Amino acid sequence: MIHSIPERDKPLVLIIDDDLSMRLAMKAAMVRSGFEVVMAENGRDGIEMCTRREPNLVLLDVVMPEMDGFETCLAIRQLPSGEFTQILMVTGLDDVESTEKAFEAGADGFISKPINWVMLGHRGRYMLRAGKAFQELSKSRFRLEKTQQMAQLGNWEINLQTGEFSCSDEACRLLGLGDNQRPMSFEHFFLTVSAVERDEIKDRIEKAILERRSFRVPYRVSHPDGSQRYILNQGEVLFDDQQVAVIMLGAVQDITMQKLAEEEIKRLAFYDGLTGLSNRLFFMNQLEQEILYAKRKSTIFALLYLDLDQFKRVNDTFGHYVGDQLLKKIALDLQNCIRAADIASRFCDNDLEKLIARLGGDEFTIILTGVRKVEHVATVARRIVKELPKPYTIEGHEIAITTSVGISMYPADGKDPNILLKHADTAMYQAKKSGRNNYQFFRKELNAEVVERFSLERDISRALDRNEFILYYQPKIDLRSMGIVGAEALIRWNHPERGMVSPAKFIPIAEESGQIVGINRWVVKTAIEQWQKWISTGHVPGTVAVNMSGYQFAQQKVMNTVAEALELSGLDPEFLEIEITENILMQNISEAAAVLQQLKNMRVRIGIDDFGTGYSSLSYISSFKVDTIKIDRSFVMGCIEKPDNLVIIKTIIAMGQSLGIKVVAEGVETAEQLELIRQHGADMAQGYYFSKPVPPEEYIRLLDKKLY
Ligand SMILES: Nc1nc2c(ncn2[C@@H]2O[C@@H]3COP(=O)(O)O[C@H]4[C@@H](O)[C@H](n5cnc6c(=O)[nH]c(N)nc65)O[C@@H]4COP(=O)(O)O[C@H]3[C@H]2O)c(=O)[nH]1
Repeated sequence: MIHSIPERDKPLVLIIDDDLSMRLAMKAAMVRSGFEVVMAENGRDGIEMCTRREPNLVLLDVVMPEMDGFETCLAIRQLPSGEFTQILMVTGLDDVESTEKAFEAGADGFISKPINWVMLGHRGRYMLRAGKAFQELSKSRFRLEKTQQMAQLGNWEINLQTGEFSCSDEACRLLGLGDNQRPMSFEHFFLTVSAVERDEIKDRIEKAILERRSFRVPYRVSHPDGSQRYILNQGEVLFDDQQVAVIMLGAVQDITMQKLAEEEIKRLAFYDGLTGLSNRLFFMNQLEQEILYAKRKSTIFALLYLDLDQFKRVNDTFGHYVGDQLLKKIALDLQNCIRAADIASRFCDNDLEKLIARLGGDEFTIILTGVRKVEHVATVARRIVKELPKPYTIEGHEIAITTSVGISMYPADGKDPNILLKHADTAMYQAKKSGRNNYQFFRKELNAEVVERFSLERDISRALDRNEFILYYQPKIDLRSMGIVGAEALIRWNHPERGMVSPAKFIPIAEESGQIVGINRWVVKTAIEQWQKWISTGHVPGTVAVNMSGYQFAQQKVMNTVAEALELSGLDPEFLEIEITENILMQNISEAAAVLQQLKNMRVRIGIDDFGTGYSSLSYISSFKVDTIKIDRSFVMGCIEKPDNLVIIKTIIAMGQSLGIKVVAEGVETAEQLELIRQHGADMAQGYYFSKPVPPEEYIRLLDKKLY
């Protein structure tokens, strides 16, 4: 609050001087100039008089006993009315030091004795005019600060020539800058900007300042009490007469209320009041965005259309209130269902983003993005159909409800939001027609595909218990001795109805469904037991290489499996080689490095499969201390016809030699291929030319015959 000095017809002057004659002379001069006069003979009385009478002007002698003029001046300035009282110091001293001292004590003016009595009154009047202007200025600054506080507005400025920066208290408060964080430079302004936005915001504003152009940037800041506020920071350049940018003036404004109101409006316009899910309007908008994105990135996505089966009966039987509560619970379960499917679906690593909407009544839609295979969509649909029908208890009624789901895929089933929606709706009616509580793709052939996949997935889970897997071994030949030095273990599935199923078909399914963990455990255990059995019966089977899938590798589960099997069998770990593909290694570098190191510590050998198909460098791979690399069979099989392949083979072999890593050529089918890779110095070979993968008894026969 500003304390102002009363306006008077006759301004009041207080004369403080210990010399009576001086007091009287000054009084006479001031009365002549139209002032009303009061007097005090020392500093203490003068301060007391000031407090009581609030004079407009004080004539203050410097040299006085007890309390001198400087001390008195300081004390007057501390009074509530003292800020605007004009103080003129009168002294016999005419030296620079006391002039400075007077100004430091807060005096407004200074005159020396002998006094020009005619001028004294004029001087007093000038000072009152200046004082009045100062008082007005202070009042208007105070009012400005108050209104800025009310409007939650702060200001700042930068001198563009010197870089000097200043800002108002309100600006600091709005930005959540505490007392000890008062910005000394513009840089400090960004201290409290939310971490995610900080760099971008800072770049944008600093760029505008550098380029001398106006800006208007909203962002979020964190206050010391933990709350978040929305701030609008804007700046404008001021130019001088020569059009040189001199100052950038800025304002920060708290727009939190405005933002919250906007969000509320958006919520009301775009979200369903009952369930909190997106409404039709927002959904259609989102669908359009998704189409644009998928088109740009050449990705696919799915649209699921859900309709609760016989929901009308719930409404008719139990009333609309119960119906509404059921819809709310289902909306919640749908979200959980998709989230869980998402997490369970390792194939999509949580990037199966979703958008769930309620179109109206009992109809829901879901957009599934990040889809790589149609089966992933079926997994989600299956989960919904399986998990939603649990009984819900509402108002004491137990209600079980099922749902039918129709699915359309972008772009195969439509490239326009309405068509996609129509086709998903059509598919949903198909699902209803075929007995409800199931899902259908718009294209019939997709239904067949997913049925096939899920039936395989179901069968894989039984295959281990039913002993349907067999391990075959494909010999690995040393190209110097031409003898068998080991084998690669390759799984075979003897399906009761389908016959032999290729691992190329079922391993990817097992990987996606997580069943690969059990399968690999079986493979490692079986191979190790087999090897230990052969060794203990006097055979020399060489090393056995076992394939490890990426999923298992990333989970580090491979370690337990290997350690357990080695310990149980007592096999020397050096007989075992773990093969991982180059791509798996490069996708999970940090996890892979840790697992490979642990395997090395156990003295297990490490092989890199399919080498040459990825983008890694051999010298990088060698840092993982691998023992062998296998040139991918696509290069070996085409090495005669395609000179490029030969160049790759030669390079891999040469690098392998220089790094002390053994190189295996895989997929050797002909004598020419063998000759070529031998010429170029490969250490080992594997392929149909020597032998296909064979059952254990056949492998031991080949081994004992020393065929090659
Ligand atoms: N055309 C041709 N092919 C040859 C020749 N020599 C070997 N092959 C085949 O090439 C594949 C080599 O295995 P891979 O690259 O590890 O590729 C394997 C591997 O990724 C995976 N797999 C097989 N068994 C297992 C296993 O026990 N565990 C895991 N995780 N994956 C396995 O399935 C893939 C396919 O296995 P398979 O069908 O047994 O196919 C085997 C093998 O039969 C040749 O001269 N010409």
